[in-house]
Amino acid sequence: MLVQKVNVVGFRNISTVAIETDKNVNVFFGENGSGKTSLLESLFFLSRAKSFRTNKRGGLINIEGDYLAVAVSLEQESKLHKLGLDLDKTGKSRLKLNGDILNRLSEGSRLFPVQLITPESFDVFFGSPKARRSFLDFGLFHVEHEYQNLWSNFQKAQKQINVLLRANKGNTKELLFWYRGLIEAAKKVEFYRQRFVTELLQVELTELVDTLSNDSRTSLLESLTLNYKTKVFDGEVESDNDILRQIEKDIRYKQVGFGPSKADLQFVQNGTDMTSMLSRGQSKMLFYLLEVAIVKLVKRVANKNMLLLVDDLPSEVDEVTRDTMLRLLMQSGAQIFVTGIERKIAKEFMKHTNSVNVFHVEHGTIKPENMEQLCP
Ligand SMILES: Nc1ncnc2c1ncn2[C@@H]1O[C@H](COP(=O)(O)OP(=O)(O)OP(=O)(O)O)[C@@H](O)[C@H]1O
Repeated sequence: MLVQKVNVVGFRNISTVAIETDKNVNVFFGENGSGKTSLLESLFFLSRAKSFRTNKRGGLINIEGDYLAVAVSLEQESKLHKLGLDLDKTGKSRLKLNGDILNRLSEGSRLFPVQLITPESFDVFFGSPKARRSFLDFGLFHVEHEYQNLWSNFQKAQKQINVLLRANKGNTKELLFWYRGLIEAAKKVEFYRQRFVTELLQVELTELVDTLSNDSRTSLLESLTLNYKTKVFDGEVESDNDILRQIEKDIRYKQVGFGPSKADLQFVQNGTDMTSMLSRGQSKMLFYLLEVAIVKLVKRVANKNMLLLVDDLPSEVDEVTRDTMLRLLMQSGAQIFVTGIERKIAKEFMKHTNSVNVFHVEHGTIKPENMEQLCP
């Protein structure tokens, strides 16, 4: 089990919520604007210290209140914890674990890994590579202890250089020094990402695809290969000339032109990038497969439980595809919080498990439903 209790105060239209949750599936249903997404957003905020809907954190605080607070009682690595995060109108935020204040807001994520699926998630295949890189980095952050440090070393070096390039400052000797550090840092990040894709994610994904029934809807996903494509530094690190050539190029474009920030995750079948061939339904299925693969491998490699937030199960997919998606969610082993307009989605999950809690969301309040209400 991951989350046992959830308490939310003053988050968007939610004034006060205190609920006990099921270890498997928790269904939150209610009409448009009732507060379903806000509940999921509050849990995402606790895990990542940011929202998935806005960069303006102040807008998360209830319009009539001065602060918000989100807390969960959760089990992770066989221990019980109480994790909470608050935010006040001045922008001050505190993350607390078992009563102690933690220095870094990102520490919540390590103990409370949360992944999110929304109707917009599927754009990850069609939008900029940044979202695909973040997807990889989320997995790496949880399975490779040293990755976060390597990644922030790389980012620091790149930021420093980009400032110099943009301002057209920095003499050659200074830039050479920074570039040497950057190339080393980039190599390490690339090594971890490459290994994560080929040795972990690919294996998990292939296993999942093999469990799908052989049918025309999923044939495009058969023999799917993940390809981590990156722009490596093209030369010898030992050679000043090679680095200087790169610097000259980067000065023209005013930014570092190689390394992990230029990388992408590609989906290849028979040597061809298949993303442009995916139908909407197929892209939804592929996204579910990737999410479930990440959940499974974080459990297998790091022995961590994850919470999957599913905002609106995909509509506009046929019955078989929707059922396959539900099956995949159950197969993930994650705890699931799912929203929908009607209570009938609870029944869809009950075909796969008896372990379902149902909550009615109305004007920012959340009340558990009992069996009689669910099956009159
Ligand atoms: N800071 C805030 N203070 C008070 N209410 C807010 C705040 N921010 C948003 N709201 C309101 O909260 C309500 C809940 O929105 P939310 O997106 O959670 O609804 P939902 O149940 O997911 O709806 P839908 O089914 O349409 O996606 C909306 O009516 C919105 O206008």
